[in-house]
Amino acid sequence: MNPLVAPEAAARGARTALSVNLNKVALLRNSRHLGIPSVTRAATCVLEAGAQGITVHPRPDERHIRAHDVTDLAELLKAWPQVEYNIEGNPFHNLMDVIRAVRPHQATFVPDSTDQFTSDHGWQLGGNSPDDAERLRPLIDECHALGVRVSLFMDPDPSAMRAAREVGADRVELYTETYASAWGTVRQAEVLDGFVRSAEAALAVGLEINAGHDLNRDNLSDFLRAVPGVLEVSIGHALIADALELGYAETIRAYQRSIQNAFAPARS
Ligand SMILES: CC(=O)[C@@H](O)[C@H](O)COP(=O)(O)O
Ligand SMILES: NCC(=O)COP(=O)(O)O
Repeated sequence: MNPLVAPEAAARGARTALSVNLNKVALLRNSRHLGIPSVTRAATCVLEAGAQGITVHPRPDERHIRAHDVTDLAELLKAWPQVEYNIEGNPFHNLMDVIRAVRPHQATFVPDSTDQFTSDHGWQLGGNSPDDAERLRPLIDECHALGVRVSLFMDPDPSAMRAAREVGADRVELYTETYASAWGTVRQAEVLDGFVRSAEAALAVGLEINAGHDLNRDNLSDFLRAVPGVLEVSIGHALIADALELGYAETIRAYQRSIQNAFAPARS
């Protein structure tokens, strides 16, 4: 039973929580100095609509989420005790200071470089970079001491799951870009099978499972139907793009009303 999934939804078979990544709302906001669209208002809207979590990935260059967004959201979420706050980033760069200050429910460690365009790979804990495991271990311990669950962003490689568990992670977030780009092609079944086997390997060593990156409303159902045990998906780019498109008609009606109001007879 996933505690983030409401009993009514669970009764209908839902097992996976939706955490909305608000990076792209901040990206648009940052292109002017007007404070719109508001990240906290976006959070309120998605939570009122039924999302079970909020995700942000504050990058060191603050191209989208800024330090004040992280604390503003933490303040807002005090009024939503059942909602999970997930903060993603590289613990060797800026993430740990954020985690110490905010103590979210979940920290997702992502091995991005400081100027990364977007996340494009998971942790390599053995092989070429054994020291990442040694450097991660005390930071994971520190998160646990702060009461913060740790999820490691991982490629869908079944053989890597044991190392993620041994370094102390509670969860893995399976990096789904390869699935998203294979979805609807002849490669879909083969790529999806790698995720199924990775999830099985993760469950077998006692890890819980999240998933994210380039998931969308077309590719999501096939993924969740096939991959066992996914407790949470974090979705940003496609979801915010959909929110824009699904909102155009209502918005145009509102603007047309404003134009009509300008030419309406004045009230006496
Ligand atoms: C780990 C991951 O996949 C997301 O956090 C994603 O990278 C969001 O970051 P951007 O919104 O900067 O692309
Ligand atoms: N962890 C993945 C995430 O938060 C959102 O990724 P995307 O949907 O913006 O690709």
